[in-house]
Amino acid sequence: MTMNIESVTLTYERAKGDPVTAIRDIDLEVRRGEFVSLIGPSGCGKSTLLHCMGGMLRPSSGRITVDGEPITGPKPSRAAFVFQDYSLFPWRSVVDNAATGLRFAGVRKAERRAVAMKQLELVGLDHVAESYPAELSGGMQQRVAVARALAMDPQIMLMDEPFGALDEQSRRRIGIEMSNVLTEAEKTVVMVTHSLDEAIFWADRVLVMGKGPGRIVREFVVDAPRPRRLDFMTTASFDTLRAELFGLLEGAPEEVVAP
Ligand SMILES: Nc1ncnc2c1ncn2[C@@H]1O[C@H](COP(=O)(O)OP(=O)(O)OP(=O)(O)O)[C@@H](O)[C@H]1O
Repeated sequence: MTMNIESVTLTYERAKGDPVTAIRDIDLEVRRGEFVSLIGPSGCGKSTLLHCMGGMLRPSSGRITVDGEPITGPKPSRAAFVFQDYSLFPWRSVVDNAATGLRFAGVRKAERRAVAMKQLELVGLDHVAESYPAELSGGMQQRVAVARALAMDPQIMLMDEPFGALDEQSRRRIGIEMSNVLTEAEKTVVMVTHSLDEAIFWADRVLVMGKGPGRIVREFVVDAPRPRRLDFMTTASFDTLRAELFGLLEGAPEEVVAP
């Protein structure tokens, strides 16, 4: 699977006020099994780009293809989302929540439960399969959302600040666990995050977007095999990259000229 984003521009037309061009002329290729993180200042168009990749928004110009086939709308077997708010159904058990996508896809009950259970095992939550979301911590709920996305076996997973609602320690711990699960499952992932540590730790490539309107201004390769261990965060190469990203974001990325 290769996703190609070619000269994609998206302009929001507004009922009141001028149109807003959120992203302009984005070119990007995402290859099978790759983990790409997307960072940039608030409002630079990260979520917009992710929604275009998922087929939920249609580019105003340019095109997005998967293995040469244009994306014309959302398709669960192609792209699954994990958002910051867990978006679980409170009245459904954990296993039923994990099976939600399969249910909408028309998979029969016994089969979808079996698939969902397998994914819950992967994220370490099979022991709470019959519990309800309210009985779980925020971190556990977000792991259910990851299991639900994995259950669809999508070609690409699109994650928007998936652990942004968690406290720092849980976010790091669960983030590391989940990045390892996704690596073992050989998933192709694009993740938007505001955490530089997360952006580097998870990814093969970190893309930095700048504003005015949103473009990709820099790309960094994280040259370390995955899955990674926590102590990767204490290495000199991690530090150097982090400092560079920090400088770029705390400067004015909109003024950075694309190479
Ligand atoms: N539905 C919409 N209608 C009009 N403008 C929109 C809409 N959604 C987003 N925008 C505008 O498009 C730009 C990009 O928004 P987007 O949410 O993609 O940025 P972001 O980088 O994900 O931001 P954040 O990091 O704060 O979540 C912003 O200027 C925003 O105000």
